[in-house]
Amino acid sequence: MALGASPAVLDRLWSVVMSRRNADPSVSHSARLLSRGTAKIAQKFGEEAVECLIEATRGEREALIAESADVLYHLLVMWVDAGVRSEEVWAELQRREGISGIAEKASRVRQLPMSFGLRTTKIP
Ligand SMILES: N=c1c2ncn([C@@H]3O[C@H](COP(=O)(O)OP(=O)(O)OP(=O)(O)O)[C@@H](O)[C@H]3O)c2ncn1[C@@H]1O[C@H](COP(=O)(O)O)[C@@H](O)[C@H]1O
Repeated sequence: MALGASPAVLDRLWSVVMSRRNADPSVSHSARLLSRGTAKIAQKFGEEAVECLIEATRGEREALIAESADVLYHLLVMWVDAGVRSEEVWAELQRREGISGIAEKASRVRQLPMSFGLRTTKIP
């Protein structure tokens, strides 16, 4: 692993992918992917996510690291396609800091359709 590597690489990568929006698809993989549209971008993200979970379940640590990088790259392409800035996701993660996932889930409620009399109830 490169010494000094930090998550700041994600912001740099997001900026690079942003800069590729109007680049030549024959020289930039990001430009090629972005030119193929949202459905293809989402499909590629899904494929990479599945490859990642396969390596996780196989216990292949090095392959999991490589596949995780693929997932993050394709996630960033999906954000750029959707007009989402990386800092907006960091802000959402920061907002959740210190909120227990268990407590958040317990407080979650779901609105049922009209046929259920508009009751607000928690789905188990
Ligand atoms: N991190 C990545 C990265 N990870 C994976 N990939 C590419 O993603 C592609 C995945 O290959 P696949 O065969 O699965 O996908 P595909 O070629 O679309 O094939 P199909 O599914 O359509 O058949 C490969 O070409 C990988 O090289 C990446 N391409 C680029 N980056 C980063 O993005 C930056 C900008 O890249 P360009 O946009 O190519 O300049 C680079 O400097 C890197 O930092």
